[in-house]
Parts: sequence; structure tokens; C-alpha cells
Amino acid sequence: MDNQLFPIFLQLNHLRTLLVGGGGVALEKLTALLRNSPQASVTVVAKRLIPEVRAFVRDYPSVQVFERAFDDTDLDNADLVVVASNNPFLNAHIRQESRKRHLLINVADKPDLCDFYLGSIVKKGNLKLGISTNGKSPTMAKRIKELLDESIPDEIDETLQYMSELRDLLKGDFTDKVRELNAHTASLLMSKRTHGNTGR
Ligand SMILES: C[C@@]1(CC(=O)O)c2cc3[nH]c(cc4nc(cc5[nH]c(cc(n2)[C@H]1CCC(=O)O)[C@@](C)(CC(=O)O)[C@@H]5CCC(=O)O)C(CC(=O)O)=C4CCC(=O)O)c(CCC(=O)O)c3CC(=O)O
Ligand SMILES: NC(=O)C1=CN([C@@H]2O[C@H](COP(=O)(O)OP(=O)(O)OC[C@H]3O[C@@H](n4cnc5c(N)ncnc54)[C@H](O)[C@@H]3O)[C@@H](O)[C@H]2O)C=CC1
Repeated sequence: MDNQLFPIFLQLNHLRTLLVGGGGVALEKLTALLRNSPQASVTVVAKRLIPEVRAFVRDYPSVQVFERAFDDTDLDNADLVVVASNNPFLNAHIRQESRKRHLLINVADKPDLCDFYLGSIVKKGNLKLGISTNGKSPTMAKRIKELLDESIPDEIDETLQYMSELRDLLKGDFTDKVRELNAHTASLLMSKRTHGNTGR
């Protein structure tokens, strides 16, 4: 099967995410959501919550926790759904109800029930890379994340800041801006090639 996945970067702080389940897998998903988007508004619904979930959400006022069974009306207040329950019938039911409402859903570790997958994430300040293996090997995604995390220097964020300031200073229309940004970056490259790489 070919790779049909289309990557996007969501402003989770603009959306309401429903997370069903409160076990170890739910904790992993919650951690991934909030590490990346600390102001994401997340509602957790679970019959039973492990203490680690309760402890984790204490630092995040935008997270609400309900210790009870899932109800279809939970979907009324959601833009996005993540399911980490241990009940395959519940998973299938939430999938069906979410599709009826045109909500996008991820069911942890159940690719057939997912409209989107979670990926491994590398973050260097403003740079964020999402990694997917098309579901073939999440473990490989995790290893590639570690590799990139080690090999991309933290200073890349400083470079992005400079480029952003330069971009704001530039006048003219879009074409002019792109031309100037290209010229600036190309001249840097030229001077490196001429004078040798004296940096690290
Ligand atoms: C399709 C997808 C759907 C989804 O869950 O979104 C999916 C599916 C499945 N995962 C399984 C197992 C494991 N998943 C992990 C870890 C992660 N899994 C993640 C994503 C995805 N997992 C989506 C595809 C991503 C892609 O395209 O590459 C990551 C990247 C992101 C995240 O979950 O936040 C996160 C790493 C985060 C990080 O960087 O740290 C580990 C390793 C570990 O936990 O250390 C294991 C055990 C080892 C192994 O099996 O490889 C199983 C078998 C379950 C079983 O055997 O019963 C299935 C089902 C199947 O493959 O059929
Ligand atoms: N833990 C792991 O390492 C792995 C887990 N999985 C899959 O992920 C699932 C979840 O894993 P865990 O978090 O470890 O399981 P868990 O049993 O700790 O958590 C399941 C959660 O679902 C909740 N739940 C069940 N029915 C509910 C309902 N009707 N309404 C609301 N909440 C409900 C439970 O209260 C509990 O919080 C597993 O069943 C399995 O399918 C797959 C691979 C590995």
C-alpha cells in the first residue's frame, strides 16, 4: 500500500480535544498532546484513572477530567477525538459516532479506526518535525526522532529568529521578499564556500 498520509500541524489551543481512557496509553497520548500544546483544551473521560494521569493534569488548567463512562454527548463539545480505551466495542462505537459528526478520530494502536495518526516529534524551539512511518514501525519513528534530536543543534532556533526578523524588515511584495531572502541566504553560503567553514 502506498503512503497516503498528509501531515498537518494543528493549533490544538484553538480546538477542543476529547480523550477517552485513563490508563497508561491515555497518559502517553495526554503527555504528547500537552508537551506540544500546553494550552490545549482537553477533556479526559474514563471509568478509571490511574493516579499518574491525575498528577500529570494538575499542571494544566486547560484539562478537565471526568471519572465516568463515555457518553455520546461527550462528542458534542469536541473538535478532535483520541481514544485509548481497552474496550474494542467502545472503540468501534466512538469511531462510528465521530464519523457521523464529521469529527477526526485517533484510536491508539488501531490504525483501521484512525483518521489521523500521532507521530514522533522533534522540537527545537520554533522548529518542529513530525515523523511517521505510515504505521509500519512506530519504534523506528521513535529512533529517527532520537537521531534527529541529537544531530540538529539547538542553535537552529536562533537562526530562525534572525530569519524572522529579516523577513519583517523586508519591504515589497511577496516575490521581492522571496528574492531578497534567497539572496541573503545564498550570499551566506557563498561566503562560507569562499572563506571556508570557520564555525563548528
Ligand atoms: C498507526 C499508529 C496509530 C496511533 O496510535 O496513532 C500506531 C499504531 C501502533 N503502535 C503500536 C505499538 C507501539 N507504539 C509505540 C510508540 C508510538 N506509537 C506512535 C504512533 C502510532 N502507533 C501510529 C503510527 C505512527 C507512524 O506512522 O509511524 C508514536 C509515534 C506516537 C504516539 O503514540 O504518540 C509513539 C512513539 C512516540 C515517541 O516518539 O516516543 C511503541 C514503542 C514505545 O511505546 O516505546 C510500540 C511498541 C513497539 C512496536 O510495536 O513497535 C502497535 C502495536 C500494538 C500491539 O502490538 O498490540 C500499533 C498497531 C499496529 O501497528 O497495528
Ligand atoms: N499498555 C500497552 O502497553 C499497550 C496497550 N495497547 C492498547 O491500548 C489499550 C489501552 O491500554 P492501557 O491504557 O494500558 O489500558 P488500561 O486498561 O489501563 O486503560 C483503559 C482505560 O479505558 C477506560 N475505559 C474502559 N471502558 C470505558 C468506558 N466505557 N468509558 C470510559 N472509559 C472507559 C478504563 O477506565 C481505563 O481508564 C489496550 O487495551 C490495548 O488495546 C496496545 C499495545 C500496548
